[in-house]
Amino acid sequence: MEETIAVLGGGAWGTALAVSALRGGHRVKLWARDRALADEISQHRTNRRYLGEVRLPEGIAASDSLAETLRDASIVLSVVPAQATRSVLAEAAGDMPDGVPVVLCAKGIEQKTGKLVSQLAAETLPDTPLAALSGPSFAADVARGLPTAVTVASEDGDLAHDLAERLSAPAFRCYSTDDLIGVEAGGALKNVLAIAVGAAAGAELGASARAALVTRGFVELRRLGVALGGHADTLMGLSGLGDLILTCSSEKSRNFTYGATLGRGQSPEGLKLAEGVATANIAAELADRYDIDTPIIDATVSLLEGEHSVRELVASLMARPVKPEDHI
Ligand SMILES: NC(=O)C1=CN([C@@H]2O[C@H](COP(=O)(O)OP(=O)(O)OC[C@H]3O[C@@H](n4cnc5c(N)ncnc54)[C@H](OP(=O)(O)O)[C@@H]3O)[C@@H](O)[C@H]2O)C=CC1
Ligand SMILES: O=C(CO)COP(=O)(O)O
Repeated sequence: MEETIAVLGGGAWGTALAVSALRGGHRVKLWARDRALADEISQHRTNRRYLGEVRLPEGIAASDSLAETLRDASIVLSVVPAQATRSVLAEAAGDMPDGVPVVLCAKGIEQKTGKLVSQLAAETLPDTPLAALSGPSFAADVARGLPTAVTVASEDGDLAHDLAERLSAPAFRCYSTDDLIGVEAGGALKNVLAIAVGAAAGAELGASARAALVTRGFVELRRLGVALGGHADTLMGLSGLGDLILTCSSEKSRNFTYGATLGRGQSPEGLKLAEGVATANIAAELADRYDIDTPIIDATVSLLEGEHSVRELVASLMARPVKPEDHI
C-alpha cells in the first residue's frame, strides 16, 4: 500500500532510507535543516556532502520545513544524530500527525542524560507510538540498492511487525522484535567498540588483536545491554553481533575510521560523524552505575580523551589478572 513516509534528516542515513522507502513504493518527503541541501536532493538528485556521487531516484520531496514534511505522513523516520534527536523532535512535536509512529534510526546514548533514543523521545513525544530501526546497514549500500537486513523494534510487538512490513523493500529486509531496549543498546554500543577495533587496526596490532577485541567487546556489549534492560538473545542478532561485525571490519565505518585515525597517531579533526565518540563516556558511566566490568569501553574513553596511546591501553588490557572466559 502506498503511503507517505517522512524522513527527518538529510544526512547519509536519512537519504538512504528515503531511497529505500521510494523503492518500497511509497511517497517520500525529507526534511533537512539546510535549504541548499534539501534543494540539491530534490532538484539535482544528489547528496554530495553525505553520499558522494550516488544518483538518487526521482521522487524525494525534500524541504527545510518540518510542517510541510510532516503533513499527511503515515510513518515518520527520525534520522538525525542521537545527540540532536531531542531538539529536533521537540521542534517537530507541534506538527507531528496524531497517532503516527515515529521510527528512531539514530544509534547512540544521550550524553547528558544517559537515555537511549526511545527514552528521550518518549519524554518529548509522550503520546506518539515509538519504534527503532537498527542493524548492519551502511547508507551507501542501502542507497545503491544492495541487499540489507535490519530489525524494527517497538515495545508493541504488533506495531514492530506492522512497521517491518511497511518499511521492507526489495533490497531492504526488516525483521521485527518487541525488545526495543535491546535493539537500541546494540546499535549504540557497537559504535564505541568499532572505535576500539579501528584503533587497534590503525596501530597495526594485527588481526588476532582485532578478533580478540571484537569478541571480548561483544561480551561487554551484552553485559551492558542486559543491564539497561535488553535481552541477551536480541544482542546476538542484527542490532548487536551483526552490526558489530560490520562496523569492526570495514573502513567504510566512520567509527572504525575514527579509531583507526587515532591508532595511527593522527588527528581526527574533520572526520565524518562517529556516534561512538559521544556515546563512549556515557556508556562507561552507565557501566559504572550498574557495576559492570567494561575494560574495553573504558580503554576507548581513555583513548578518546587522549590519556593514553593505543599500545599503552592494550598493554594494560593484556596485564589484567587471568580469569575464566565468561561469555556475558
Ligand atoms: N550512515 C550510516 O551508514 C548509518 C547511520 N546510522 C545512524 O543514523 C544517524 C544519522 O547518521 P547519518 O545520517 O549517517 O549522519 P550524517 O552526518 O551523514 O548526517 C547527519 C544529518 O543530521 C543533520 N543534523 C545534525 N545535527 C542536527 C541538528 N542539531 N538539528 C537538525 N539536523 C541536524 C545534519 O544536518 P547538517 O548537514 O545541516 O549538519 C545531517 O543532515 C546516526 O545516529 C547514525 O549512527 C544508522 C545506520 C547507518
Ligand atoms: O551504523 C552503521 C552501520 O550499521 C554505520 O556505521 P558508522 O556510523 O560507523 O559509519
